[in-house]
Amino acid sequence: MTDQLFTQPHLADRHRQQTDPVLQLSAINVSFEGFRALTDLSLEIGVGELRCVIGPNGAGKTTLMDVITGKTRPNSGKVFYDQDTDLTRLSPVEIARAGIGRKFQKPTVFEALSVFENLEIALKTEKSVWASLRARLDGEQQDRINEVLKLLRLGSERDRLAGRLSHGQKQFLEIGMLLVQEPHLLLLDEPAAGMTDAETDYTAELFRQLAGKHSLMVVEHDMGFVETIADRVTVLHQGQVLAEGSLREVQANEQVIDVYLGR
Ligand SMILES: Nc1ncnc2c1ncn2[C@@H]1O[C@H](COP(=O)(O)OP(=O)(O)OP(=O)(O)O)[C@@H](O)[C@H]1O
Repeated sequence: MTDQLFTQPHLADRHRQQTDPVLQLSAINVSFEGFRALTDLSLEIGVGELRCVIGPNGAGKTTLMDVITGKTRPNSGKVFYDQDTDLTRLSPVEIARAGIGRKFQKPTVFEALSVFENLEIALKTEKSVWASLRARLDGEQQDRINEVLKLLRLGSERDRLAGRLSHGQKQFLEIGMLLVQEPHLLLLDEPAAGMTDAETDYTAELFRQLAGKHSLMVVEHDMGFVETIADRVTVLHQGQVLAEGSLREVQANEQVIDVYLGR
């Protein structure tokens, strides 16, 4: 059942190829008071692709995610989602509703609520926290939450206060809060940071399962983790795409070795 809801392609995607873009950024420029955070950045992510974005501190990875989610407006350039939705014209809330979910590095769960309640609130985004908890879930919504609990190995924690979870479990819960909304594109900022080795391994397995149904863009510094998950890797440096390809290809790139990986 879990397989059907969260890991099988959307019906709408059945005629699409991985080469069809779910996200297209072209010639993006972002300046902060004269400082160029992104310069002529172009990037395409395919339907169902799992893309890793790596690069040194200050390379522009967070700014890139901010542009996609509408938090930062580019000074110039185009951002198209699902081929014809111009994200630069939408608010962050409209972008989230259009199916783009973002997970920040630090987990932001409601610590005083149970695991189940956190997922319930995430599912009923149009209501306030308390209205969400009062509104009854329909059968389909209950199934969705139960499947997410199973997928994220949080089934036995469903009634536990989120504040009592381990750091890794909070990370999983936050991923679950995105998944109940059935996003098309997931943006994940250093999802494995602070996780145990076993949790990191499961995160890798989970992402490989989710790719195909969802498109994923993962910003990550842990090269071991990147190696286990990535289809393609984009290397950012000083707000530009320095290299793109398989991990093996970018690891062999002389410029990437110079600015990021080291010799
Ligand atoms: N609001 C802002 N005002 C001024 N400068 C900013 C702002 N946001 C980001 N920057 C600058 O833009 C550059 C790119 O920052 P960004 O956070 O996107 O990099 P990053 O690749 O995510 O780095 P890290 O790996 O450290 O998170 C940095 O030099 C940063 O100082």
